[in-house]
Amino acid sequence: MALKNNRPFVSWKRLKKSFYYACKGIQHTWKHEQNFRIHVLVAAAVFISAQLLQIPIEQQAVLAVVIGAVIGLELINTAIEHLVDLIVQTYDERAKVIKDAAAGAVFIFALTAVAAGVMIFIPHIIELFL
Ligand SMILES: Nc1ncnc2c1ncn2[C@@H]1O[C@H](COP(=O)(O)OP(=O)(O)OP(=O)(O)O)[C@@H](O)[C@H]1O
Repeated sequence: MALKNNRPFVSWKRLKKSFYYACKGIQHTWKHEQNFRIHVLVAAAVFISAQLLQIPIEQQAVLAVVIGAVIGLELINTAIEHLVDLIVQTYDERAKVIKDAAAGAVFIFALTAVAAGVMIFIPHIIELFL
């Protein structure tokens, strides 16, 4: 199946390129952003702990969604930081508001993820000692 402009409906070559560039973005953020590295390492620790405590799959799905959202937001925050730096090279109060608000969004969602983690893990940890 092809579109009007003769491009295929799904081009595997373009799809492969999209994944490649997305991986490059993740790789760059991992290399340069400490917060991103911390979030990924915490996510790995949470995933391993969930396996060890045999947390039910539906609860693991909730953890996967909130953790994935935090890591995704961190990538968007990095993109916003770079975009602002590209546009503004000097101190600007508006640049500060944009960067601080984007960082605030990550912080709020990280707190939400911690709250979800506590709600899910605590009953299983208590169960271990009963
Ligand atoms: N051009 C600017 N004008 C005004 N304030 C700025 C500007 N650039 C950065 N800031 C302030 O400095 C803070 C840190 O910005 P910076 O771009 O250094 O992020 P960062 O320290 O690399 O953040 P992260 O640790 O999340 O990567 C911003 O949240 C903002 O308050």
